[in-house]
Amino acid sequence: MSFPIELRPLVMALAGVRVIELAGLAPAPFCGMILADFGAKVIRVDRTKTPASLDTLARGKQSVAINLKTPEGISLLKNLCVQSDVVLEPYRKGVMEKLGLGPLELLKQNPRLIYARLTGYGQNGCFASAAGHDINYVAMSGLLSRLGRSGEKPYAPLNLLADFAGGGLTCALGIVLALFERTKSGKGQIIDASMVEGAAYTGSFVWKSHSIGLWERDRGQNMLDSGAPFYDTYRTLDGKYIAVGALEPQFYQQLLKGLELEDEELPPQMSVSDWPELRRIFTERFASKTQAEWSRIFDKIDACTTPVLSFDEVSSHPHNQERGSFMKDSEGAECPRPAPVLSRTPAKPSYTSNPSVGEHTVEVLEEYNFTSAEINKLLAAGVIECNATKAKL
Ligand SMILES: CCCCCCCCCCCC[C@H](C)C(=O)SCCNC(=O)CCNC(=O)[C@H](O)C(C)(C)COP(=O)(O)OP(=O)(O)OC[C@H]1O[C@@H](n2cnc3c(N)ncnc32)[C@H](O)[C@@H]1OP(=O)(O)O
Repeated sequence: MSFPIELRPLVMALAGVRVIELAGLAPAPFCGMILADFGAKVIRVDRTKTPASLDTLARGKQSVAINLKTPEGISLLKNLCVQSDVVLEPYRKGVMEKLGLGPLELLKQNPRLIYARLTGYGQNGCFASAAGHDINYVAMSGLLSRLGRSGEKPYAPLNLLADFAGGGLTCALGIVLALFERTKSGKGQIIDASMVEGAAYTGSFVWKSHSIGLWERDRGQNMLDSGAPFYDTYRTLDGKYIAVGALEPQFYQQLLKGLELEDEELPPQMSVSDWPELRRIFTERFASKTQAEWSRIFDKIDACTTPVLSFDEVSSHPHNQERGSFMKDSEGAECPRPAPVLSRTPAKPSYTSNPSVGEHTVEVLEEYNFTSAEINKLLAAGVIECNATKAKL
C-alpha cells in the first residue's frame, strides 16, 4: 500500500537497533538516552540488591538486574551482548576483560557487534586506569585552563563539557557512525571514547582560532571568554541578567541603539585597553531597567541581546513555546525535547517513567529466547532480580 508522504508511518531513525547499556553515572546514561529517544531499544544492566537507580536519564530504557559477580550472571550478560547491536560500557579500563566480556571475546562471537567504551582517559596511556570525573577530564583536555573570569581560578561549567558534550554525545556519534559503516562492511568495531579527547575535540575552535588572535591574552581577557564588554552578561534592575553577544560592528551598533548610547561618545569597540570603561558604562545602563523592559527593547532589534532565562522561564518564552522546545516528562516536570529535529523520522521520547531496577528482567530474557525454566533457575539462584510487580504497585 502506498501513502501520501505526510501520512506514511514514521519509522524512528534507530528503530531495530538493540543496545546493552551497562549502568554508569552520567555520560553513558546520556548516550543511552539519546539512542533510545531516536528509536533504539536500550536495555540497562543494573546490579542486583540495589534499592534504586541514580539514572535520571533513563527514559525509554528497560532495566534488567544481573549479578555480575556470579559465573551465571556473566554468561547471561554475554548472551545478551552477542545477540545485540551495541554494547555500551562505562567502567574503568580492564573491568570488562576481568569479567571475560572484553571486546575481542564478544566480537569473536558476534562480528557485527559495536562495542562502545566510554571512559575518562581512554583505553591506553598512563592515566587509563585512574578514577576521575568531569572536572578532571576537562582539566586534562586543556580547556579548563581557558575557562573563567580574569584574575580568578579556572571554572568548570557544571559537568557539561566532558561528561555530556565530549562524553555521552560524542560516544553516541561514534555509535551512529559505526552503525552506518556496518551497513557497508557488515562488521562491528570497538569505540574508544575518551572524555578528555571528546572535550578537547569539542574545543577544536579554541585551538584552531589561535591563529586569528582570539586567545592571545590571559584567561578572561579575550573576546569570547568574558573579556569583551560586548560579549558578556549584565545584571538588570530586578536582579536578573541579560546576555550580550554583539560581536560584529552592525550588531554592536544595534546594541548601542537599544542602550540609547552614542558611538561617538564611547571608546572604540575594539580598543582593548578601553574595555573596562566600556563595561562600566554598559553595566550602569543595564542596571537601569528590568530584564523584561530590556527584552521588550531588544526583542525588536538585531543586537544579539537576549534575556538569561531560568529553567522555570524557558518553556514559556514565546520562541521556545512556538517550537515546542521543551516538554513535560512522565512526572510532569519540564525538560528539553530531543535535538536535532529530523523532518521524517524525528525522535519520540518515551513518556513513561524511568524503569526501576530489574523492572524488565523477565520480559527482556524472554525476548532473548530464555525459557521460563531457565529464568526461574536464575531468579532462584539470585543471579537476576525481577522487580516488575513492585514497579507496578
Ligand atoms: C554521597 C555519594 C555521592 C555520590 C554522587 C552521586 C551523584 C551522581 C551525579 C553524577 C556525577 C557525575 C560526575 C561529575 C561524573 O563525572 S561521572 C563520570 C565518571 N567517570 C567515568 O564514567 C569514566 C569511566 N569510569 C570510571 O573511571 C570508573 O567507573 C569510576 C566512575 C571512577 C568508578 O570507579 P569504580 O567505582 O571503582 O568502578 P569500576 O572500576 O569502573 O568498576 C566497576 C565495578 O562494578 C562491578 N559491576 C558492574 N556492574 C555490576 C553488576 N551488575 N553486578 C555486580 N558487579 C558489577 C564491576 O565488575 C567492577 O567490579 P571490580 O572490577 O571493581 O571488582
